[in-house]
Amino acid sequence: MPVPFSLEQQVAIAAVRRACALTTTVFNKLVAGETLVKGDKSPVTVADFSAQAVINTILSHAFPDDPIIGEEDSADLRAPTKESELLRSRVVELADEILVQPPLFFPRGVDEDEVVVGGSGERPEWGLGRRWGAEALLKAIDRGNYAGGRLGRMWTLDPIDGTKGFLRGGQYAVCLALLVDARVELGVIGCPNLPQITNDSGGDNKGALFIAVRGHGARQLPLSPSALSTQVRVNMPHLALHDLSFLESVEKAHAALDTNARVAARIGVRGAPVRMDSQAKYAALVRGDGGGGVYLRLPVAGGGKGGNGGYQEKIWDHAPGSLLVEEAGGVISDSRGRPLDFGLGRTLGENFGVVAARKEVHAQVIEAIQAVLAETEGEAEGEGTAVRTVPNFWLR
Ligand SMILES: Nc1ncnc2c1ncn2[C@@H]1O[C@H](COP(=O)(O)OS(=O)(=O)O)[C@@H](OP(=O)(O)O)[C@H]1O
Ligand SMILES: [Mg+2]
Ligand SMILES: [Mg+2]
Ligand SMILES: [Mg+2]
Repeated sequence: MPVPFSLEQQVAIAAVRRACALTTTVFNKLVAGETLVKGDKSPVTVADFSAQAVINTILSHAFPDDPIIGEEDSADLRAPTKESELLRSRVVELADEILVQPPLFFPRGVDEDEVVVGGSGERPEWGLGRRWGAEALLKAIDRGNYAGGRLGRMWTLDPIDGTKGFLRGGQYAVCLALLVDARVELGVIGCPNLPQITNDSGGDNKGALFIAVRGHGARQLPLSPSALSTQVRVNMPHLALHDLSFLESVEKAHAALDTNARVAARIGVRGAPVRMDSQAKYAALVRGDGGGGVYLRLPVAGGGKGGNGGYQEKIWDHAPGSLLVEEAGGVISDSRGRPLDFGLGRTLGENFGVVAARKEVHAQVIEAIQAVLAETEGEAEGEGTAVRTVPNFWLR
């Protein structure tokens, strides 16, 4: 059966693979001064900028009419300062080193059922095999400035999801998705530090690529391109509740980890939580790594130090991961059980938190979240304190 978006798959796989080659090289050579702190206090490195330049260059040559919603922009690279100039020339050097490599050609990609799928063949007309220089690459980064919306084709790009994880040598992911009329149709996630084999310690096995196409399942293949790479279908395993572990953020400021623990206790989950940066969590979830059967991300209460009350999830942080979950047999929603809405612009707007799991478990988690939040509200009121630990809007 022909798989839809076959060309898009091929382009997205090539783009993510090249970006991952870049980030891996940068990690081994990152020096002081190559990381900035953005306005929202989060880090960004030369690898984030140059990976966005590489992917956007490829996308805008392969699909010139498609807008892109990318996390980064070039403002910090254009400032008239010495630091900015140094950063800019490093970004240009890194991106051009990857783009100049000649296109790889593999005749076809097949999965274990011999279905012809988007393989790893590349074409020169995707902007490959040549250097582009500063102006073109900064422009390519800024092609990611699209505002998003309900209608039409558009790509979401997180050139490094989990920059903090990347910096500490932990998990991170290069994440690309194609949306059509606000529905994710294709998702590709490159995880350079994730072992290809579940629960393997890594070593030579590190580097996995995940692809999901709506209606056509989820697959994994090695991150390194090779003519022999076979795609393996990924299906979320059925795990008993007490065998599950929650998959959650490493950063306390990104998710209410204490509330997660109460939800876990309420439904009888005994396993210790597995903490991992980035959408590598979705990859671990669909493979059942470490017993992880639930992805749980609840907003942290309050807007003060360490709190993220009012934070709106970005669509590039969940678009490919959400399709991966659905195509591997799982369910994904916000913490109230509502579908994630990718049509509101660059953020998920009024969605609060994210929950992903197999259907039966998902329903139990949503129920437990509401019960725990109601309990917490009650406790806060009982203490007569003016400061609530949970914002009211969760309970609406
Ligand atoms: N305040 C706040 N609340 C919630 N989420 C936030 C917040 N700030 C940032 N982010 C986004 O979190 C992305 C990192 O994903 P995770 O939280 O899954 O990983 S981590 O363990 O926190 O690193 C991270 O993605 P990257 O910026 O691509 O690393 C952010 O988009
Ligand atoms: Mg970031
Ligand atoms: Mg991110
Ligand atoms: Mg990022």
